[in-house]
Amino acid sequence: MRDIVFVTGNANKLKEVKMLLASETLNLTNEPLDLDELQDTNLVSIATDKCKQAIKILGPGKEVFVEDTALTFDEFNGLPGAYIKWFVKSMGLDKIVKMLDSFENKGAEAITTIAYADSKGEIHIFQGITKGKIVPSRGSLNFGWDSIFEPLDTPNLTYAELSKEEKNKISHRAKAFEHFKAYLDTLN
Ligand SMILES: O=c1[nH]c(=O)c2ncn([C@@H]3O[C@H](COP(=O)(O)OP(=O)(O)OP(=O)(O)O)[C@@H](O)[C@H]3O)c2[nH]1
Ligand SMILES: [Mg+2]
Repeated sequence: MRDIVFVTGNANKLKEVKMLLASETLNLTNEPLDLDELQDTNLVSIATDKCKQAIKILGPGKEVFVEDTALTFDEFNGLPGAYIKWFVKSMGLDKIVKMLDSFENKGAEAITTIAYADSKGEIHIFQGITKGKIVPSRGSLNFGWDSIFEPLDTPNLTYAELSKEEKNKISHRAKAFEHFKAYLDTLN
């Protein structure tokens, strides 16, 4: 049995990760620390830095991972990226959709970057990307920007209109966790 700590203060994220990583050989626990996030468009740097902070707080020798999720607009060259959290909090979804009004290309990418520290403190990175487009909000408003992101894999349905199981088949997070799981399997 592998003990592994997921550091996040985001309850929705935790719920998805618990489903994605469910395994009889993993004992997943959560530490709801609110870690600082680097001001950067480099998603690997942000996740790596978050993971290092987590190890510092939790102490060495533990297997720890964090994830950072970004939403990038094709027309904005990597932005809002990791700053999407503050855009959602400050402006709200409708104004975020309006930011793309003058552009024909509504393309966007949802990207999850996982930084996992093994018991020696070595950091490993796993990433998942789902392409889609930004649309006027549809579906439940439970989770961040789910209702304005329509993945290319499910035309006419936003993330928020999919069941958790359906989202977990195609999501940025699911893809990142597939890579992470495959890596953990090689260790067993
Ligand atoms: O609609 C969504 N569908 C998703 O699948 C999703 N994943 C993350 N988010 C939101 O995007 C921002 C990322 O910031 P983020 O990765 O730093 O998260 P966070 O600060 O909430 O938690 P954490 O840093 O403690 O893990 C935060 O506003 C999250 O709520 C999502 N919204
Ligand atoms: Mg965060």
